Amino acid sequence: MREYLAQYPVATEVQKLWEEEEARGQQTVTQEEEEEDLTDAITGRLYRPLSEHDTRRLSTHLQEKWETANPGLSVELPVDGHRQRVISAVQSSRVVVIAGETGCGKTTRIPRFLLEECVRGGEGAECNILVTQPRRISAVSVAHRVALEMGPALKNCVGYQVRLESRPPEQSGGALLFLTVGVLLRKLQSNPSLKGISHVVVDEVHERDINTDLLLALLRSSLKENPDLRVVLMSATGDKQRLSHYFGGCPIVKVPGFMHPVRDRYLEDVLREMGLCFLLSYDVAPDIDLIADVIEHIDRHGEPGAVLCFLPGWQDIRAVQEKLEGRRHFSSGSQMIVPLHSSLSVADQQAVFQRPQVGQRKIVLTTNIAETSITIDDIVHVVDAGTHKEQNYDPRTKVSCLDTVWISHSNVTQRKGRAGRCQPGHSYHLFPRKQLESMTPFPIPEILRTPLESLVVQAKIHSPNCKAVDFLSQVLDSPEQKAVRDAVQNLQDIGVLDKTETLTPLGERVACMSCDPRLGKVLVLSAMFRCVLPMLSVAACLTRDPFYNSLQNRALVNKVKDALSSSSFSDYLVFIRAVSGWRRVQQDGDREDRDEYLEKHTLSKFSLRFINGLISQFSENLHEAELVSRANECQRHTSLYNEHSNQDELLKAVLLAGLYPNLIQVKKGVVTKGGRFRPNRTCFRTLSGPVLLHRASVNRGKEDLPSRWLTFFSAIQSNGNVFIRDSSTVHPLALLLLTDCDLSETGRTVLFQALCLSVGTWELLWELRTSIQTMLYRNLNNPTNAIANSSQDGKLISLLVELLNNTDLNPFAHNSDSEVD
Ligand SMILES: Nc1ncnc2c1ncn2[C@@H]1O[C@H](COP(=O)(O)OP(=O)(O)OP(=O)(O)O)[C@@H](O)[C@H]1O
Repeated sequence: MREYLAQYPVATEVQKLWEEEEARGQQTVTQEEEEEDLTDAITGRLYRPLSEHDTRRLSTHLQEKWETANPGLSVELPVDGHRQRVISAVQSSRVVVIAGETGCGKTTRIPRFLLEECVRGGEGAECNILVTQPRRISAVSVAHRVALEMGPALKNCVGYQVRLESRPPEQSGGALLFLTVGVLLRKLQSNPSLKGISHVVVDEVHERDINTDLLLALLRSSLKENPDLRVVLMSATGDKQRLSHYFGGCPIVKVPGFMHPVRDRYLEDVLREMGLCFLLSYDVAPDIDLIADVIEHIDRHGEPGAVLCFLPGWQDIRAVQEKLEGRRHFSSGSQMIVPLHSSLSVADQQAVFQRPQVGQRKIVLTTNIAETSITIDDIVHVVDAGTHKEQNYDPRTKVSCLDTVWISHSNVTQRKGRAGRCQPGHSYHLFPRKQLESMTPFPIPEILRTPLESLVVQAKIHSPNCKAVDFLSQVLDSPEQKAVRDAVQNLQDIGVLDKTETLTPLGERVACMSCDPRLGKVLVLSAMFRCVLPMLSVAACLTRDPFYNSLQNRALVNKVKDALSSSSFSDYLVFIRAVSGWRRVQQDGDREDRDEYLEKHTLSKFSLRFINGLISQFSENLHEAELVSRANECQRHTSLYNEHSNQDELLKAVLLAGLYPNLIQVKKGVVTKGGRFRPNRTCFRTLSGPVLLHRASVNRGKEDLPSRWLTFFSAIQSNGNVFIRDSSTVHPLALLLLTDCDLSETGRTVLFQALCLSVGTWELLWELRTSIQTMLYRNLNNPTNAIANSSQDGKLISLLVELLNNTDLNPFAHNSDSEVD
């Protein structure tokens, strides 16, 4: 931002502020002061080490408590016989890899063994164990299972913490906390060396999600800084030698697994069994009819017991559910169909563990979130479509696509394993046996196939003095240097990093937001421009779609969106209106009103609940970033932070300011494939090239867009085209006043003429732009001053609102094209 402001002579005042700020930053912080601010990773409260006396007292108390309770083990598991080997390895080496085959009991038993050993050995007060899980559902369900096995007297030593929900152990000392990797990464921000933690157990390392890879890199430094810390890496499959090598050749302890026998059937066997003998044709897109047929076949002829069906995504889950519910066989109520997806709230996800009524068969339709760690104890049949969704990023177009792809061999084994956990089972693989040969042994690490901006921001928080390329060269599978440099460049373009790769004041606030950096920037700006609540809704809806989108009701959803959009030409206003309507009916309506609202607007109750949770979480983030005085102020309509929340043009302008340079230029005139020129057809271009609007966007097919510019957040690639999923028209003045778009001489002249500006007006607008930048700069650097300057800032924002509302949105309508990039 500094370089950016330095381009303008009027910005010298801002330069001065920078220098003063830098001078203040020279003051050093003592180590004691730093330690005082550490957070206890178990309880989330301030970290206070116990005195020697208190440590002894607590250890004795815990020892007595465990001795009295003397918890047993509900069932015998293979790992029980290896208990001493595991404990000795962890005692003699600070890092250990446990290669535990599926079902051996590593998740539910090993953390407990480690805790029990310390407590019974009189060292319970110093034993605090964090166990990471790749997903919310496993963190919660495994914590419940372990607490249950430990019995009523000790269950409060176990807790969980996942996004939007936390039930930590009642105290630090003798505690076991199951948490998602993302939550631990956040804890590492406020306690980088994990002071007070004795063990970190990283479960399911083989999944190789981006957060786990980052965590492993950070744990290597925590181990150096905290001599009391031990790390246990648990993996069912994957390359253990590499993992061990990454941690200096640490020991590997192998534990054999146990699975009840599971009978495999591949597509050819399944078809034969069902009496279908047509030619085998199969595809990566799931065959919804076939899947429904197989489930019906199992329900009619299979052994009693629940069915777990793996599908790639939410749309497929909905499609299979609708197909089943539409069949006569499933109309008697003798089946309990339960969808399971990451977008469901923790409470809704727990429904999969419920037992059906006597005589009913449970059918769980899930994505790969049920593939590892969790045990649904009544599953007997697994139906596996053999595919999952995988994000792939094209750095050339800067577009990610969520493709349906074949799973790897290790995924097939994990899925099948869900059937044999508590009793013998059956696995119906809906692909031919020969497909196994072309499957990769393990999934490709996520870090090698996703955009890296969020990861770079995380790297900067944890290791501010290290260049991103150097930091990311230390992860297990380093992404290409060019991909990292591009991500750094993108973050510099949006003002999150400066030229030296340091987080700017804006970047530091964006880093507090638990979402994509661009959405984070939108949220930060929304606090400055006093329109927080609608932007919270947009950020949440861009993280989780509130609409019940399925192939069947696409047209209906589009109709609803058009009605909500009215004449706004904005997918974001559609989100805002859908969520605010839902909140209103939640508050004022009865159950019937709520159901009617959901049905009329084809909205998903589950997704809206999750969105509400995200809104609360982002509100907390804004408070942590010191941008709002209290988190709940964000959701109060009458608060200062929502003073302009009903100003649609301002909302669009703030979105543009946050998402820029995600800008689309709308042009008239298209040359068709046949070479004919169609002067009235609209075409769209971003900085990276031509794009099309996705059919999900309300702006698709609109020939009369009132502005020449649109902003957007997500794009997807399909069949060689780039489709923009969501978009909004923006006011040209917003482009001038709120972005650092390069108005080249021609662009400037055209804007100048088109707006019919006098030289004086142009200068005033330029001054307004500088004043807005100064306000942002001041408030980002010293948020407490924002209160002091409140009325001055208020006038400035009101002026901006007035200009946006009362000037022509399309001054270029009759002018030749101008380039703005
Ligand atoms: N909630 C539960 N209800 C019933 N049995 C359970 C439950 N949780 C675990 N078990 C039993 O304990 C066994 C081991 O579970 P655990 O999750 O500890 O295994 P794991 O080695 O981590 O396996 P994986 O790598 O497949 O996740 C299960 O196969 C099952 O028999």
